[in-house]
Amino acid sequence: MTMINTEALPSQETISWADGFLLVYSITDRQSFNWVKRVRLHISERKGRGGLAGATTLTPMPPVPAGVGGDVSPTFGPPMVLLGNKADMVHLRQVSSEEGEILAKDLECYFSEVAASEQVLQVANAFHEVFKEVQNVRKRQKTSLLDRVLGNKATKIYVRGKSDSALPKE
Ligand SMILES: Nc1nc2c(ncn2[C@@H]2O[C@H](COP(=O)(O)OP(=O)(O)OP(=O)(O)O)[C@@H](O)[C@H]2O)c(=O)[nH]1
Repeated sequence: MTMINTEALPSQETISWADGFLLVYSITDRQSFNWVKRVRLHISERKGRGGLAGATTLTPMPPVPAGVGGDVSPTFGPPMVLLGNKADMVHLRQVSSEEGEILAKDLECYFSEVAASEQVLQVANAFHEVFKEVQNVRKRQKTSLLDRVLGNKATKIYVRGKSDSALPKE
């Protein structure tokens, strides 16, 4: 695990190495939320489709067309989880829960607000969500690789087997 706690964007090396990303901002600090949005774009533009393949081979995303808000389809992006920290400090809140939810929807990722200083389990759960998402991507990649190698034969065999069993046994 690498922790990046700086204003600098993550390096190409870090992005290539990482299987997934836990993006954390503070609900009391709008700049940190803006930074997370910048980092997310930075990662999506550099981590190729399927995300995990980029662990060793990096496939750059196509350039972002102008005028579409600079977003890259999250469906093909690397696994991400969004976390709003310092949820106990609502009196100093600068980023609403809705804004976090909207960004998470855009990223198609898990989102939660936590108070890291007192909610250890919730923080652990966020890491678990990253892990689950990484596993999901790996499964999807394995399936698509099998499809490519077998040319969808696996599916055909399954369908035939199903209709066979539906035939009367005489
Ligand atoms: N109340 C509260 N304080 C927190 C929480 N998480 C971290 N802190 C406190 O925020 C301060 C900064 O935490 P650090 O771990 O140094 O994090 P940082 O990224 O340097 O954060 P900032 O200094 O806030 O930019 C410390 O005093 C922490 O105890 C939280 O969920 N709630």
